[in-house]
Amino acid sequence: MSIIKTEHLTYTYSTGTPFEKTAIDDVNLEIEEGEFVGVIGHTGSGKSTLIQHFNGLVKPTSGKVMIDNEDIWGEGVDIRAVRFKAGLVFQYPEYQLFEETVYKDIAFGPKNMKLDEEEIDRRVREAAAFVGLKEHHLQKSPFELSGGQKRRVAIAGVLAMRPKLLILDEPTAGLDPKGRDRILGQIKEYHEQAGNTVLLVSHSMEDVAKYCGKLLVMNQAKVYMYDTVEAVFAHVEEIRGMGLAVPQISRIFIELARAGYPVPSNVYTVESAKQILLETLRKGGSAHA
Ligand SMILES: Nc1ncnc2c1ncn2[C@@H]1O[C@H](COP(=O)(O)OP(=O)(O)OP(=O)(O)O)[C@@H](O)[C@H]1O
Repeated sequence: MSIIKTEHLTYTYSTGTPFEKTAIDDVNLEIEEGEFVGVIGHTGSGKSTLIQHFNGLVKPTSGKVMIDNEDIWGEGVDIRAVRFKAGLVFQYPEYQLFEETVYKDIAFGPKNMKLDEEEIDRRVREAAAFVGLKEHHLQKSPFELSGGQKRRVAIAGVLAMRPKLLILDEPTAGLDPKGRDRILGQIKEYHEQAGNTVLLVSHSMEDVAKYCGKLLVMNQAKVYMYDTVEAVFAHVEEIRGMGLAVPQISRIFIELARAGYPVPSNVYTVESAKQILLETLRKGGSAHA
């Protein structure tokens, strides 16, 4: 069953000048429930504009957006209910944090869902613990926290609504590799635990290769490709032509496989490359023994 479907989706920013910018151009897309999708593309290709359509933050200039088989701009649809179902974590957590305490910030969504106090409290504590925030963080001002912690609060605020569709716009920008892995690991866990759909906009090909099952490639306001990581990376030259780089480790294995060496072409991380090389060497060793 599809969780996201678009039909001829087009969005044009009117810039207040005679020049208009078509950021999304006639996009027809279908994403199945339960996928973990990486959204990639060069700067300005339309990634943020596209995903902002999926929780109704942006209204199409023309075309349709269906979430969970419902035309979200159809007559009688409550767009707030769509936003509870499709939670969006903004690129800059500051845009999402405005309450005086971390607790209140995380509680904001569940409160709007009109849940009772007990349920709100349960969800706040659960979401905070899930992203690794400690009890003592809850009464702090979100603005006293570090960049990584602010991101955790922003993510917890969305998770507390338990969205079927979790959309994250570069949630790890500016974090060190350890911080990035921690946050992405938690997102992966949310996806696996609940079987929810996750859309992750990222500039890091390493991250999307490591965490996502499918990739949606945006290029000049259009969806250029939507397929498995392996199928997308097989177009290594085209990808490079779009200013995106297939991770080096994957390129080495793709080229070796193409040259006829008995290695898999779907190797995305240094750890798995290491495992494969060790296994190959071990086998080679025993063959000579
Ligand atoms: N508020 C706006 N007004 C006018 N044009 C805009 C606005 N926001 C984005 N654009 C333009 O729309 C196009 C798509 O922008 P968008 O931010 O969706 O791309 P992106 O792929 O997310 O880029 P990035 O990787 O830099 O975040 C770009 O050309 C951008 O300049």
